Amino acid sequence: MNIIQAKDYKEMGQIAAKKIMEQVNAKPESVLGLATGSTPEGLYEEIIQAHKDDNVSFKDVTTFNLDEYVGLDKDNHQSYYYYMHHLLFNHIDINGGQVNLPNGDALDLQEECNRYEKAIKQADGIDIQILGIGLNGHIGFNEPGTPFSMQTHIVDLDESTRQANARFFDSIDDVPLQAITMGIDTIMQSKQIILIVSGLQKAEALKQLVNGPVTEDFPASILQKHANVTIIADQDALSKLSQ
Ligand SMILES: O=P(O)(O)OC[C@H]1O[C@](O)(CO)[C@@H](O)[C@@H]1O
Repeated sequence: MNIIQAKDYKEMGQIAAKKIMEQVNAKPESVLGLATGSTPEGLYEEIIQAHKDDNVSFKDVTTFNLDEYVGLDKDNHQSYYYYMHHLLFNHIDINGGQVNLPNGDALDLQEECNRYEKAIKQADGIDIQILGIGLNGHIGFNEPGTPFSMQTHIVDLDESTRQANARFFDSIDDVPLQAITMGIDTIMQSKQIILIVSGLQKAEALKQLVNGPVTEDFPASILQKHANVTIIADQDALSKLSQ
């Protein structure tokens, strides 16, 4: 794994954005895998800035998001659909028809998982997948214990994940119990993966990802087996890794 040290959260976003721009400039019809949560917010600000300042165009880009809560409709401000449009898509020239998120409000959720997995394959796979990491080692919403062989599926969220994400909701009771997520197998088929990590509270998880055993008990550890992973982390997040 290639590890790039950023001095802080802002620089982490800048370095990641530069890699996305290089990809889109080299291949305008790139397929990007995108993540939500607090970590990529700075990256999305940098992308919007580059779109405005450097005229980087996303009109031929296709995107697939990692996950979506079950039961939240698109207008719900806590849905990842809303997050992505609010923080990125509404500010760049991407074609709305080429933006993909799982529909957590679908009547048949299993059918929706199958449809989503198929859509990724039909797009010829993901060129660069952006990932964050949960404190318990989850990537997407693949919680500890998820078989590495899983493709897009419905997941029961860990209580610790619901608590960690409760900050975005009025109360913990409003945090959905389930989500749809790309599986580990889906993520591992991405041609390139960029994992962004920031802050002291993620230092232990990053250490386990890099130095720990590859185990389904810590889903992110599978990244050790991917041929093209770049970790962009700030000094705080890297503080528990040996040189
Ligand atoms: O960036 P955050 O908010 O710490 O979240 C970490 C991870 O958790 C998730 O938000 C899911 O809980 C992922 O999408 C994200 O990568």
